[in-house]
This record gives sequence, structure tokens and C-alpha cells, in this order.
Amino acid sequence: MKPTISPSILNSDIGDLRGQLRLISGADVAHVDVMDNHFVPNLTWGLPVVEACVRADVLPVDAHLMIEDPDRWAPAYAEAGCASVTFHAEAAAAPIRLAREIRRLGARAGLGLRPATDIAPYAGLLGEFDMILVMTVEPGFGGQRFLEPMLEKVRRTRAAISASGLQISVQVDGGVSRETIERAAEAGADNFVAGSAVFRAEDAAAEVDALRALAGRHCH
Ligand SMILES: O=C(CO)[C@@H](O)[C@H](O)COP(=O)(O)O
Ligand SMILES: [Co+2]
Repeated sequence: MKPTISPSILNSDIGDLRGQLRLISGADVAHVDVMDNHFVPNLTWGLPVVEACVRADVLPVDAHLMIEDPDRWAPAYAEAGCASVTFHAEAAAAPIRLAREIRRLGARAGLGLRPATDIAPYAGLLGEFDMILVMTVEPGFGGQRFLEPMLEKVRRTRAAISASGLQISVQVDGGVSRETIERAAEAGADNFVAGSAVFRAEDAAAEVDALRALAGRHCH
């Protein structure tokens, strides 16, 4: 699979949302983190800001919902025009029904896994999803250190997908940088969320290109 780079706008200057999205227009997708201060101990924004990202029409929008009760809230993000909507396995009451609803509304469905959540119980559900998100930090904040033990989970996730014969993306999110992206790609990830690595770089566009090139050495 060709590597795709999804900068997270979590730590960008969102007072200038459109400008920040233009800065990363050479990326593949804009990753937008929705946090509700319940599922994670942090609060960001909700549907209006995500709609503004979609309306800016710079990049497809990947909504990462770190919220309780995604069964209730996630469909609205698909209706808003997000290219993909990821909800967390730990929070969903009816993940299959929710994934089908997201797809019916025209978005790709993603299943997010906290570091402590294994892929094995969800292996039978892979066909319901377009993307599996392996969190490589504890969700809630940008700028954290990449959790190396998650590489093993990325490997097992990719192996389960290969065994199923399906074409499903493996996304890694958290601490992805020039230092870590190659190991994540080698383990089987093909979609890379990078927040601080991109927005703290002097040249965000060049950083996106550099990350893509490094991942491309390992993605097939
Ligand atoms: O979902 C999250 C955090 O919970 C991420 O999308 C972060 O925003 C990524 O930021 P960096 O770790 O790349 O700084
Ligand atoms: Co995220």
C-alpha cells in the first residue's frame, strides 16, 4: 500500500484554520481530533470546527473521535462530508451497526484501539472497516513519545488483515516523526498521523514530504 500522511491539526494555529490546512495541502488527509473530556482528559472541538475543515476544501478530512457514545455522534461527522470517521472500540456500544451507518453515509469507517486494547477480539469485524487505528500514544494529547511496544500490535493487525484478504489501512497516531515512522511502516502501517512533527517543523510542507519518503522505503 502507498503511504499516506495525515497531519493532525491538534497543535496547529487553529485561529487560522484555512491557512493551516493550506500549509499542509501537500499531505493526503487532514486529521482532526475530537475530544470530549470524558473518553480522554482533554477537550477540543466538535462538529462545527470539523465542518469548517470540510468546507475549507483543501484536503479530505479524517475525523478521529475520542468521545463517549460515538453511536450517537459519529454519523453526523460522516454526514458533514468527512472522508473517514474513526471511533474507538472501547467507547462504541454497537460497532458493527455504527460502522455500517458511517459507510452508508458515504465515509470510510475506522476503528480506533487504545494502547491497552488488543486487535484479537475485533479480528472478526475487519470486513466492516476501511481503517484500523493503532494508537501509539495514550489518546488525549499531542507531543507525546511514541510507544515502541505498539509496533507489535501494528504487526499483528497487519497480519490479521492480510489473513482476511481485505484491503484495509493501518493508521498509527501519536509520536510519529522522522525517528519513528520507518519502524511503523516496516511493521505494517500505511497511514501516518503526525501532529507536532509537522506543525513544529520550520517547513511543514517539506516535513510532510520527508515523512512520506521515509515511510515509502518500507510500504509495499
Ligand atoms: O489523537 C491524537 C492524540 O490523542 C493525535 O492525533 C495527536 O494529535 C498526534 O499528535 P503528535 O503525537 O503527532 O504530536
Ligand atoms: Co488523532
